[in-house]
Amino acid sequence: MSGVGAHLADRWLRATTAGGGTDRLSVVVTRIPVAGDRPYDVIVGRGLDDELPRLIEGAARVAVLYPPTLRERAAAVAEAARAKTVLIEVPDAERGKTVEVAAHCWDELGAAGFTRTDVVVGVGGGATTDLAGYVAAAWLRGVRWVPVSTSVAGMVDAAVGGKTAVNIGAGKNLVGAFHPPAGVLCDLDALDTLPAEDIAAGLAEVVKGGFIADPRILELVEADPKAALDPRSDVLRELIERKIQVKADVVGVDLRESGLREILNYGHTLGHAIERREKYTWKHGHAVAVGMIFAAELGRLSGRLDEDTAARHRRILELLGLPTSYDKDAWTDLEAGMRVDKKTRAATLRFVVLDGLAKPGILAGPDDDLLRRAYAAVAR
Ligand SMILES: NC(=O)c1ccc[n+]([C@@H]2O[C@H](COP(=O)([O-])OP(=O)(O)OC[C@H]3O[C@@H](n4cnc5c(N)ncnc54)[C@H](O)[C@@H]3O)[C@@H](O)[C@H]2O)c1
Ligand SMILES: O=C(O)C(=O)C[C@@H](O)[C@H](O)[C@H](O)COP(=O)(O)O
Ligand SMILES: [Zn+2]
Repeated sequence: MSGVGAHLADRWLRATTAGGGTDRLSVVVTRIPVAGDRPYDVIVGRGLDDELPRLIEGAARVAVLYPPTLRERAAAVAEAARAKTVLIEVPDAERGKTVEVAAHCWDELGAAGFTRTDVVVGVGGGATTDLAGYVAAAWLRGVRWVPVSTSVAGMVDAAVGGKTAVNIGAGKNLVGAFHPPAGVLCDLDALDTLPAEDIAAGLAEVVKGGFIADPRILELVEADPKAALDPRSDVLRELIERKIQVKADVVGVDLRESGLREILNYGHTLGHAIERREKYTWKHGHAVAVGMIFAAELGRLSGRLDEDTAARHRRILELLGLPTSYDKDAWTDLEAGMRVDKKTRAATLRFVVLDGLAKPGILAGPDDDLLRRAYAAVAR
């Protein structure tokens, strides 16, 4: 499973030296192609609303799903669409990622007479775009959709790759579909209003990309964590683009997670179990941060990952102010939660671990003692 992202080191260098310097970066638009049956671009830049009409071409109607925090932004997107729009406000964050909210959206599409040429647009963070994508995937068995991503986690991960889903009591993202978007808009201006805690949470997914595929990400965070957290910095932009490239490289060859795509689940087996136990009130990135420390420990204790790389996980996540521990009494619940992970096969739990930096692999069926010892590293 190694080698993903090997060409990444030079891509950013080429892009940034083409015109030179920070001023150029504030106006430049980067297009990161995602391969597949229906290829599309992830577009990163500032002031991107003019890109929308091309992505929704041919649509008579556009439904714009958004949470209350992004009401104004959604109105601007609706205006930019230059089509008949249906604005659908949905509950914020994970509260919007439910079957009931999706059903409400389908009722609204029905009332508006949405047809197969119409388009669903999700304006918001990963929770809202996951919901919007699923609403689009199921409506008339699949209509076009466009995520207008407004959070770091959304831009670098959720909006890219076509995994759409809602949560149910039994587990995170258990109901969903693979339904790639027509294109992805990552307007960096949106990050100006994103709470600092959500910037950090999104960086957990960026750090994940560093450990599984692009170590330059880790160097950038270590060199200047303050800049990594600054929504106006070139460092954050570079981190975002690098992580999008990691994701594009993977989902472009394995949309349906038949193999390689599993590496993007690094830290998620325990992470999702924590989210389930917390009834989806924990930030996804926080849960994934704890989950990555656990996964690093699994790698180390099973003799696959060296001590330094394992320790580097905690150091980097702490630099970003991310959580690195969880309830010491939670193990029984978490073990049960991990059994519904989508990587599980029959009774065999499977984890993404590292065989070294940027060398992800699978650990299948670790024994209970190993799991408990790895959990001891995060238990508090
Ligand atoms: N589909 C995938 O491949 C994939 C990948 C990664 C994460 N996810 C999912 O994405 C979600 C996590 O993403 P997230 O952290 O963006 O969650 P989120 O959508 O809940 O957003 C976090 C918070 O930030 C607010 N917000 C978002 N953009 C804002 C902005 N520009 N200004 C002010 N507030 C803003 C939201 O209203 C919310 O309160 C989880 O549900 C996770 O499962 C999916
Ligand atoms: O895109 C993927 O594949 C991922 O695993 C990315 C994860 O960051 C993301 O949280 C995803 O939603 C998890 O998918 P799931 O299939 O484990 O629910
Ligand atoms: Zn994730």
